[in-house]
Amino acid sequence: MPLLDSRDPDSGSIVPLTRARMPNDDDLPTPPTDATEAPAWGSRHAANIDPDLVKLGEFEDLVRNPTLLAALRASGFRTPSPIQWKAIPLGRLGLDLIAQAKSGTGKTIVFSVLAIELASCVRPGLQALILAPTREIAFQIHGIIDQLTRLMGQSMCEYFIGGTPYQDDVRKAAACRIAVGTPGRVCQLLVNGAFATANFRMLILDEADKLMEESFQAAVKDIATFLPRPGRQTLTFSATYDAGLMAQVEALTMNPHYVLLAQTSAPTLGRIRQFYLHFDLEPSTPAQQVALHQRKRHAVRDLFRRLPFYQCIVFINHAHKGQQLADYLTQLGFPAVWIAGQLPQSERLDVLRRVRDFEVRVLVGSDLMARGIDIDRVDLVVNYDLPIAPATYFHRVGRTGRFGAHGTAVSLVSPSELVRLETIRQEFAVTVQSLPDAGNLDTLAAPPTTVRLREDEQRAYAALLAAPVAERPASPVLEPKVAPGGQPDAAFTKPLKRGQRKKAQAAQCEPQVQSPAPTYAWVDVPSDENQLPPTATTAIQAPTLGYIASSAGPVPCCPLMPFPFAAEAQAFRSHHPPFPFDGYPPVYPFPFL
Ligand SMILES: Nc1ncnc2c1ncn2[C@@H]1O[C@H](COP(=O)(O)OP(=O)(O)OP(=O)(O)O)[C@@H](O)[C@H]1O
Repeated sequence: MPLLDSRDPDSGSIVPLTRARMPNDDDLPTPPTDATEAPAWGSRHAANIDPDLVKLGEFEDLVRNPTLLAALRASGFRTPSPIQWKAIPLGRLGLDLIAQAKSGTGKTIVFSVLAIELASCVRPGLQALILAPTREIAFQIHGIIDQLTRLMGQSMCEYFIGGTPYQDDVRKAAACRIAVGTPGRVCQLLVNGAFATANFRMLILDEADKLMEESFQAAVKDIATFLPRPGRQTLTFSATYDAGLMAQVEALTMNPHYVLLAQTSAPTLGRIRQFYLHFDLEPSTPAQQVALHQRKRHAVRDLFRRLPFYQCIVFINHAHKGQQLADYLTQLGFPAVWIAGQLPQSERLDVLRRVRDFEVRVLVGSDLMARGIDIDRVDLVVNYDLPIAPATYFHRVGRTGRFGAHGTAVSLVSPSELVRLETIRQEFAVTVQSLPDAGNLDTLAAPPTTVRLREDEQRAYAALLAAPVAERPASPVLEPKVAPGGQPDAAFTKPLKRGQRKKAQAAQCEPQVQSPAPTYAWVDVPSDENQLPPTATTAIQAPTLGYIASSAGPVPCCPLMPFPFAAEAQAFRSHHPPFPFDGYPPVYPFPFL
């Protein structure tokens, strides 16, 4: 790959960049020797000094395997970050580890290096398993390990995620030494004996606190049971560890060693300027929901027009608004795509590819994107809705400010959301300021040295800015109508019948205004079925927010959210009639949680 440079926006001089995708970084400045002042020289953002990324040593002092070292260098990793410097030697000693460091500081390389070192030894069968809570994170981790091991001349890593053909995974499982996957598919493969585990050594939990939440816990515990001690080392990683869930994490480990680089349970996000924009409107009725939705999306429009950014992730709590918002922004000249669990897996991965390839500027997403996803050009995060869990706030905001960069986060809040934000502010002592009035937002933009585009990225960015709006593909934007008196159109305040809904759609109205409380669905999937029938998926998505339970084992390969509460679900199912759905399999509403 050729050396990739970019121009400093201020001076116009060439700024050398190093990233995993930018292998040749020979003309980087000489690193300073004073560890307290040294920036992370391996970063794309070398001009910024992040106190959390001080230089403590070199990869040469940390990694002894020469081919791995060469692969790291060729991938642009020159200087280990503090979590890498501290956790890799401890992990190599065979200790169980509970590691915490703030978002974007390189935890993935810690366990990638440890797994690769282990699996490079000549032993057959599965040796390291990495679990991640979303398919996208698993896919991303696989990409990193695969790149490193291919550069070492021996491909040894495979990924195992739901929404892909099961039989293909069985074939892949037989030969791989490092497996990365989501709990459901991995559990299914383990139960069915697809992996050879006689030489198994290392279980890694990325986003460990998320994996210990109810929806994954049973599957993760089952997996741990299938990979018994002694001889198993367990390593857990996250930016946050909820006190309640920490006990669950600890239970999976044995005499763990703690590497906690963030002082509080929530990591500092010092390089991300955080703001909120308050709307004095509580969405208690459908009419208010519509009015607030309309005001919020106009606020996003205004924000985008006033605040320079390269790429942005907009987090939205209600999936049904996501596609509309993406279409709306695209039509305004901010090419946007939407991603959520409901989309077929191939589409989800394609959406991420388009964002990474700079084909779009805005990713509108659910909390599927809140953790682990690394897109280093994202310099703006918008919380269209505030997340419910404080930890999710930190993970969402941590999608910007990656590896020493600056970033900006803006939360759009109703009065009740403001109260929740206030709790986060006080509990975790973070600074979240009211967004200044119109006119001076330019000064909020990240400093120009913060994210530097390579030449190909600059070209892509310029093309995006220059593309005429009309040429961008977008489905018709559904505009909520508001009567002259400020009241939403009656169509939005009453549930519409089928025919009316079609009419409303034809008239470019927004037919669905209710944000239904999350309901859950139980779906019977025969245990030999790998894929949820598409008819069932469609049926479930309409009346619920798309959550699914299945009897096909802890986390079946359904394309939506896994739901492994087998015992409760069985009990519930025996007392409730199926959801009205004429087809197979039967679907049951699942109202608790
Ligand atoms: N030593 C290094 N030198 C240069 N860049 C690095 C180094 N380590 C990691 N990076 C880059 O930093 C970015 C963030 O890394 P990574 O995704 O591992 O962070 P993380 O700590 O796992 O974050 P999160 O908690 O959000 O998952 C990636 O783009 C990665 O390529």
